Amino acid sequence: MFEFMNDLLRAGRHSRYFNHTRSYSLFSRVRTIAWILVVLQTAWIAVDWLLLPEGISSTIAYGRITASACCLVLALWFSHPYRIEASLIRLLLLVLVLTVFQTWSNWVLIHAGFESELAGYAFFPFMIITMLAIFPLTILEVLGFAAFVILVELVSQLWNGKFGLVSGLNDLWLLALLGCIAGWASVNQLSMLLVMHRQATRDPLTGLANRRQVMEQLDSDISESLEGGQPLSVLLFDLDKFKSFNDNHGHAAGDLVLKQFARILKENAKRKVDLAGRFGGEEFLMVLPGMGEAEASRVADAVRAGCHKTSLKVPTGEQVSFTTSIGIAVLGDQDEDRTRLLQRADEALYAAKDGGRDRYVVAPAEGAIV
Ligand SMILES: Nc1nc2c(ncn2[C@@H]2O[C@H](COP(=O)(O)OP(=O)(O)OP(=O)(O)O)[C@@H](O)[C@H]2O)c(=O)[nH]1
Repeated sequence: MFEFMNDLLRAGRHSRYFNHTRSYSLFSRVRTIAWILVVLQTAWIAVDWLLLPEGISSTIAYGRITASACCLVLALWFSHPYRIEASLIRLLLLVLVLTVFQTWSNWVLIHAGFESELAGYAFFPFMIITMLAIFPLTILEVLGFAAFVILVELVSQLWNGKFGLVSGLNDLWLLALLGCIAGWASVNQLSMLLVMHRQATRDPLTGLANRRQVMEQLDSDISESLEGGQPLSVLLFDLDKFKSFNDNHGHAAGDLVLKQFARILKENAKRKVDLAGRFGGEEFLMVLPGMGEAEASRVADAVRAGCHKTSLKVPTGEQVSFTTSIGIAVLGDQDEDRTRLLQRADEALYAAKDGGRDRYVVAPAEGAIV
């Protein structure tokens, strides 16, 4: 529960796979809003012409066209949809464009002797803060965006002498209230996204990534490693004599071992880029981007040592221990894909089983003669 609350508060602990999902959601919503604003901002020029004298309406029209052009750039920005930093920056730019336009148009109108309550202008800060409701944001992100909008309103009230008046205080109060409601909706979206993401990508017994996620992530890690010329290792684990373990101690004891083994894997998948997953049954996989044979072998040894140190009390009251065999394959040349890499890891795993179990074997490099 505490971990989940922490995940709602800040993004620091979010996995990069979840960041991809959230980033894409932010990215597509910013794009939709940006397109809507391109159309609305441009169309509102006609309303300005009806409501304002010609000199001011044409000045405002230039501002609207500039704001629409900025929104168009945001709508057409297609690069890095899966990078959470890029998506948050796009959202920040959208809020900035709208805030700058609002502050500037208010200034123009007030200097021309108009009240800011003019149709289509007074609602701007409220629209910006309410817009936050459609984005899945952490509590800290919501606070940051809402504080920015309220601060801009505060400064513009001080500037145009509205601060301290009942109407100014009302606006600030309403903004804060809408900020709380929109923020709540926004954090709720994040919470739903987290729950759905976990259900779709985690193995229910062990809490590790499930096979589907491991496969998807392995594909993208392989492409990144090949592009960047970086090594990548996969470790395939299989618990030893697990069938007879189940037969001797019962399925419930077997489940306890699987959970404990998952804990050991998590402890050893130390970096944020490392992925530990359940491949199926009593088979597990670890993906270690950036690691070559020597480092991957050290991780394999650490996992074996973790198993040796573990002694579990099972429902029958017995103390039990377990071991694992490991096949390691290091990504080869440009032609190697996920299937071939996993096949080599599997062959190495079989060699470890044949060699007596409780050991690791590194697959010969792709193309090597054995
Ligand atoms: N308790 C439990 N057992 C499982 C689960 N999934 C698979 N198994 C068991 O894992 C066992 C797999 O055994 P095998 O692959 O035949 O081989 P092994 O006995 O581990 O022998 P080696 O792999 O040769 O060391 C089977 O008995 C499955 O029933 C699970 O979720 N819980």
